[in-house]
Amino acid sequence: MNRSSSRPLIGVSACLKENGRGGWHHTVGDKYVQAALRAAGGMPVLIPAIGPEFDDEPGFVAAMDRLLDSLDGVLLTGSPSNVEPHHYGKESRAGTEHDRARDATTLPLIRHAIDRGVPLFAICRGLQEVNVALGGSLHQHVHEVEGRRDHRSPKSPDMDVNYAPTHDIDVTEGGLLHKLLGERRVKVNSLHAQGVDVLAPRARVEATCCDDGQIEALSVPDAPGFVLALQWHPEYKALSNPVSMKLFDAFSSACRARMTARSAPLLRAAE
Ligand SMILES: N[C@@H](CCC(=O)NCCCC(=O)O)C(=O)O
Repeated sequence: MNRSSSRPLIGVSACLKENGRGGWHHTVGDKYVQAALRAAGGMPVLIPAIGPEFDDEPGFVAAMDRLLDSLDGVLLTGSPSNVEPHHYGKESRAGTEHDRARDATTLPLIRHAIDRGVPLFAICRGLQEVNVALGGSLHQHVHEVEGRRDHRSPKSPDMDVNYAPTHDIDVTEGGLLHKLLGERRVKVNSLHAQGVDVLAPRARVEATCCDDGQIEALSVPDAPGFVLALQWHPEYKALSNPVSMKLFDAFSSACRARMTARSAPLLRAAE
């Protein structure tokens, strides 16, 4: 993969988390930053969870569009928190972890990024956000759904255990993921309690879990730019995982193409 000296700017979605002492932090797992930096060859730019700060919708939309016009790609991260179910007409159980600020940021960001052709690579919670943002819904407890396996990870202190390949996926023949991977069967890790229930109308299934048919990847065929959403975690030790690197290389190429297109007018003006 050619990694020219210039790095595309890749927005990385942050969560808003309470720090246990009454303070709040905008947080991103380092493995996502490292993946944007090393696997995608970009320059990560954290996108804070600021949606609720913008009372007026037009103000937020204008600010968000300025942000998207300055980015070459967006990486939607995973999180232990869950999309608030009122976004898809449901209610959640008491004690379910949510992140209202992240939802208020990523759900409109996804719609605008897709419509503006900004390359979008979504991971775990990120896939769930794409499906909800485009009108789909989620199972909130996949392991309680008839015929579904438990997709949650062991709660080991060893990250290699929690992110170990867990189940095979059946890659949709002829789809984007099949084109990128060149294979129909891959084993992936699994760290999620929630998952796609009703698929968003614009989305296409790119892979399902071989054990139970749970959707594991989706794309948006009518999007003008690259859009790929995965339920598993390709960012975990991505550099040593050939499957992950095929996906990050594709995302990187899409970001690099946008970077070139964005800089072309400036280069012409400088001639
Ligand atoms: N909370 C949702 C999404 C799960 C998810 O993103 N897991 C990853 C958490 C840790 C990490 O960022 O790797 C669900 O449970 O389905």
